[in-house]
Amino acid sequence: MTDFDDEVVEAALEATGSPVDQVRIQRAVREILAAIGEDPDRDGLLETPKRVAKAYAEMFAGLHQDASEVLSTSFDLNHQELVLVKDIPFYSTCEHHLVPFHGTAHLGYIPSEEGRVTGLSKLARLVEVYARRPQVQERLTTQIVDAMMEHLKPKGAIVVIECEHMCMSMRGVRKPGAKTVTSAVRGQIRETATRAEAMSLILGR
Ligand SMILES: Nc1nc2c(ncn2[C@@H]2O[C@H](COP(=O)(O)OP(=O)(O)OP(=O)(O)O)[C@@H](O)[C@H]2O)c(=O)[nH]1
Ligand SMILES: [Zn+2]
Repeated sequence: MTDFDDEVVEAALEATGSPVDQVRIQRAVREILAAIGEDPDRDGLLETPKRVAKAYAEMFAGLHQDASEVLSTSFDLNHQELVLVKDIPFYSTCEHHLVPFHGTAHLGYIPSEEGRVTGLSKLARLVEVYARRPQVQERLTTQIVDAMMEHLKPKGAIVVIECEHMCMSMRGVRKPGAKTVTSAVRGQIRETATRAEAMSLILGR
């Protein structure tokens, strides 16, 4: 079975740099294809276990990444007001059904007394670290806000996430378009006026 050829897998590991065990994924995908009544050896499916293994290595890469690496750079801008990056698009995977949920994340924080801020792109990278794992939306939201608090030491932080869950659209209750909104707020942004300002900036489109 050439799909499980060790050299092929080694090459894929090297290419992705991921410790995700692609050999096991390939075996499992072949098994799933057989279980649904497909022929894993038909032409169109021959490469599928390998493709899925490679895709999973990418989709679950966040399991092997650390927020501290992403948020390690900061600069002194002496800015002590709200910084908000909104409409960060992302894809994650529902841990209940292993199908995607996707939407946008909005991340805001009030820098520490010294006014140290991180690069704006780092906030988008932080979303990826936690989105590329088997997830639920609530945990994704709190993991992001808690990582911001731990690594940026801001006066406060807010994360709002809006998603459509494929497990609610393509199967099960079948309600495409239904959106789930979650939020998590820490520190000074919990105060009513600041929270209202952040929320109106996030949701005012
Ligand atoms: N709270 C929360 N629930 C989620 C998330 N993603 C999926 N779910 C829900 O997880 C639940 C799993 O319910 P179960 O009854 O165990 O599984 P199920 O029979 O497949 O449920 P249905 O989707 O209703 O068919 C469903 O209600 C999903 O809508 C998420 O991010 N957060
Ligand atoms: Zn689901």
